[in-house]
Amino acid sequence: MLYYQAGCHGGGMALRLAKDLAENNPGARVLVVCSEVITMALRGPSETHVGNLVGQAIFGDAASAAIVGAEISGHERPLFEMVSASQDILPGTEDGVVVKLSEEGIVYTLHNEMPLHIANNIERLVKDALEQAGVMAKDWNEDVFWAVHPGGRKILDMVETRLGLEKAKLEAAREVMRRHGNTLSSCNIVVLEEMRQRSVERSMATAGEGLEWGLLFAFGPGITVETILLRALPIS
Ligand SMILES: CC(C)(COP(=O)(O)OP(=O)(O)OC[C@H]1O[C@@H](n2cnc3c(N)ncnc32)[C@H](O)[C@@H]1OP(=O)(O)O)[C@@H](O)C(=O)NCCC(=O)NCCSC(=O)CC(=O)O
Repeated sequence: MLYYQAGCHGGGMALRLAKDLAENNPGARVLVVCSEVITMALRGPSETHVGNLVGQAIFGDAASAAIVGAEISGHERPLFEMVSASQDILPGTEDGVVVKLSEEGIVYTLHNEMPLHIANNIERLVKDALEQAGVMAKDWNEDVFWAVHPGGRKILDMVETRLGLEKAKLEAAREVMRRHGNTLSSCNIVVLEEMRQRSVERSMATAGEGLEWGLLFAFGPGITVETILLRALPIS
């Protein structure tokens, strides 16, 4: 299956669809590949289109991949279980992020209130995901790991503030942002890999910074939010 021009939430969407495919086809292994090349969005700066300039400043190229299956067999050592996955379109945010293909290439229009829209909804999305799965996570610092889409520094700052997270909780996402920028759909898997590496280096019990429960968020045009509740399995 090929999905293109899905936007930055494409990584979360691809993982959600892979979960559906794997669960409905016993024994299947689904290779998820997210690849982004932003050359088509590059153009000269325009005073009347600051949002496009912001996109050119923060977006970057990357490809990432993950294998998704529904049950463990033989020598496989899965890192994360996707317990639930959902997509939300935030009401009243149609112009938050607009991506259009035109004769001059792909034109991004990022509204400067994009981070605020995310911040205004993030707490509700977290509570919905945890409560629907019956996960008792009282302390979002102590009990949950966070694989948040590094959409931009302001998005991470506002998510951190609204959820009352300590600085270290979004460090994997910030490191990916520092190193590669916002690599659209590919960055969710890159953040999970960064988190896995950090967890292994620190001899933690799971790839989710030693914790069991985690949340993955991907933000894209719409504004669309993909939310995946993760369970990190013990690193054997
Ligand atoms: C780009 C930034 C790192 C810059 O941070 P700074 O702290 O340096 O500066 P700042 O936020 O105060 O902004 C400086 C000035 O630029 C203006 N400004 C900022 N973003 C703007 C935008 N999108 N459109 C128009 N103006 C904008 C501010 O209002 C301010 O104006 P003044 O000086 O007049 O007050 C941050 O604003 C940021 O992270 N923004 C979020 C980027 C974003 O939208 N990411 C989502 C990508 S889309 C995505 O992930 C999904 C997808 O594409 O599918």
